[in-house]
Amino acid sequence: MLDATRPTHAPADHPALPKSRVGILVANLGTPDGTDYRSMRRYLSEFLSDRRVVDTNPLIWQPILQGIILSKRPQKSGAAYRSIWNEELNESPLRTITRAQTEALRARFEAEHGDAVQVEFCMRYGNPSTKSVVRRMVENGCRKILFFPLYPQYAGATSATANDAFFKALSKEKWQPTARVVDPYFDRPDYIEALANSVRRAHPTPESRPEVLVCSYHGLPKRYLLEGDPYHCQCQKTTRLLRDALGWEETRVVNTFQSVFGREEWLKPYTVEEVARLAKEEGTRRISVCAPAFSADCIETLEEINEEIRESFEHAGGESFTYIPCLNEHPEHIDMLERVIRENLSGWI
Ligand SMILES: C=CC1=C(C)c2cc3[nH]c(cc4nc(cc5[nH]c(cc1n2)c(C)c5CCC(=O)O)C(CCC(=O)O)=C4C)c(C)c3C=C
Ligand SMILES: [Fe+2]
Ligand SMILES: [Fe+2]
Repeated sequence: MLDATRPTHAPADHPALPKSRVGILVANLGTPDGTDYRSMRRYLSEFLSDRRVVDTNPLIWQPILQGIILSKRPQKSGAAYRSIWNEELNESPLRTITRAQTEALRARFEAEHGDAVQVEFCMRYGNPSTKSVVRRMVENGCRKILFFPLYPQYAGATSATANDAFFKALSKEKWQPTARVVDPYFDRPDYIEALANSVRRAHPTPESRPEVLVCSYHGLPKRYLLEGDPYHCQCQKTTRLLRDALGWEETRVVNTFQSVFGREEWLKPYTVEEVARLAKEEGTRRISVCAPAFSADCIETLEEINEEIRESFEHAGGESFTYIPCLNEHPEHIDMLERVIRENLSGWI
């Protein structure tokens, strides 16, 4: 506990109270602790048992998940994670990048506010868990916490479940801090500009531009859209604003969805099919793919896009495939996140 003191009125057994602080807690999806079968199974079981992610009745879903899916998927996903694993830190890139983003934000807030502000990160699934980080922040005197799920577009399966975990963690606290939650930021001009600049960095001259820029978003069952989830519309809007910012013609920037899971229909077009169609049916030879729904590179971008989807395009006759990295810890991204945080801290610091 940081700088805890016992109040002057206190009896001898009164607990010491830490100095009051403002907490900033950024959250991302999650990560297995290792690529072995047991770590992968634990992670996937926690993830796929979340009813915000798979909303099938658990009486039907759990036997399928525990008996069928988790007998094979941990090996398959473990192999995919191994191909992108950060061996030096023994962790997934998502955790490495989320930590780097947090450290960059911490440096900026601490430079101005010292230890009156505490900046931390947590994961919805796996470690560091939301519950453990909230506990530590409260112990350190965070009487106010701003919770920031790092998803530009809202989805029940991401933003809402991260918020649920945060509020659940707060529900365990005797002295619950005051809480605020940050909105999705899919149409913020500074987010769009940061995305546009990432495309410009990859293609600095008109000649180096691709014939088509594919904006590939993580998918979702189509039924979730029909039942009221706004993710689909927010993705379309991000793509439209990015196209406007780049000033490219309409047909040159397309919106697709990746990472289909299970038998149900997901949001379409599927990236893996669309890139093959572009090569085969449209004769497109040069494409670039960016992933605006991911604030950090992860298995879905480094392995699925840059390996599987690349292969699909090349196999169908495509010649040049450029993957444009996520905004990660680029200073322009950190500037944008810092601005979002400052706006949401209004009146707190
Ligand atoms: C089964 C249903 C899934 C839904 C619905 C879903 C939505 C969703 N996910 C992200 C972001 C990420 N997903 C990631 C990994 C991942 N996603 C699913 C399944 C669903 N996601 C699985 C099973 C996995 C694990 C990998 C695998 O086995 O294929 C990740 C990467 C995590 C990492 O450590 O790298 C992210 C990020 C969004 C944005 C979203 C809905 C909008
Ligand atoms: Fe996912
Ligand atoms: Fe829509």
